[in-house]
Amino acid sequence: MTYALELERVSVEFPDGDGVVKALDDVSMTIDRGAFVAVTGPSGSGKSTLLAVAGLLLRPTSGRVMLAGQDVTGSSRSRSTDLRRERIGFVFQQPHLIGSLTAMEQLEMVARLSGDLSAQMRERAMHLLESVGLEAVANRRPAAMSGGQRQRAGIARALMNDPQLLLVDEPTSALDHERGVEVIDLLRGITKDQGTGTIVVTHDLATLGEQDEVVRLADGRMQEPVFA
Ligand SMILES: Nc1ncnc2c1ncn2[C@@H]1O[C@H](COP(=O)(O)OP(=O)(O)OP(=O)(O)O)[C@@H](O)[C@H]1O
Repeated sequence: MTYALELERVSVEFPDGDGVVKALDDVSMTIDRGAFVAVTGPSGSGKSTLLAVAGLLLRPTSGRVMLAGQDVTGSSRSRSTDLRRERIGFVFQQPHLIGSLTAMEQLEMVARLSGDLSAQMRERAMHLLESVGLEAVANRRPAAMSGGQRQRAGIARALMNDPQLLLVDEPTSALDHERGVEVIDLLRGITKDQGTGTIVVTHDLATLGEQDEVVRLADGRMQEPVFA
């Protein structure tokens, strides 16, 4: 059984004056396919750094990163870009949708960028919009969507490449509590249905469910896992 993601004794150091700051300090974690893990911790505790390492945007100073059982720690920039495009989905705090494109076109754009805007990919886009509850607004541009709908469009877009790993950064920070809970429920459902390994960085513990695994970071170190 391979994990969607394994971090093995990962440390990340940044230069800081004469010394270094350890943004991550000997962090090990495994994310199963179909596992939903929330990562929380105070400002500066290393959450963004963890997502950057998991998303192959930043090489750790030491330790190993394994994606679907494959050691990808030393991957070149272009290999990392390919791996991201093929295997990883990102959902950001703000969905960064393109103002001139409809919800459907935002998803089609992903297929177009991978050189595969086939009828099958168009169907996939529509299916994903349906699965996030956006079929009624598929032809609307972002300006005519609510904040929650825009975040859902961003989530659907992140799933276009059928990722094994879904990395989500503060998805509820721009939403009210109720919409935030809905977005977390949606991400949990997607994780189960699509079998992604999902990491959600969040400050917003109130949007999580009792069953959710929560990893706490403090000063770059992982605290003992607990449940919400
Ligand atoms: N590019 C960088 N250069 C130098 N130091 C950095 C860099 N990126 C992060 N750090 C430092 O590493 C530590 C962890 O930062 P990180 O951004 O991962 O924390 P965070 O938990 O995501 O914080 P926040 O909740 O405020 O986004 C902090 O001390 C930060 O100042």
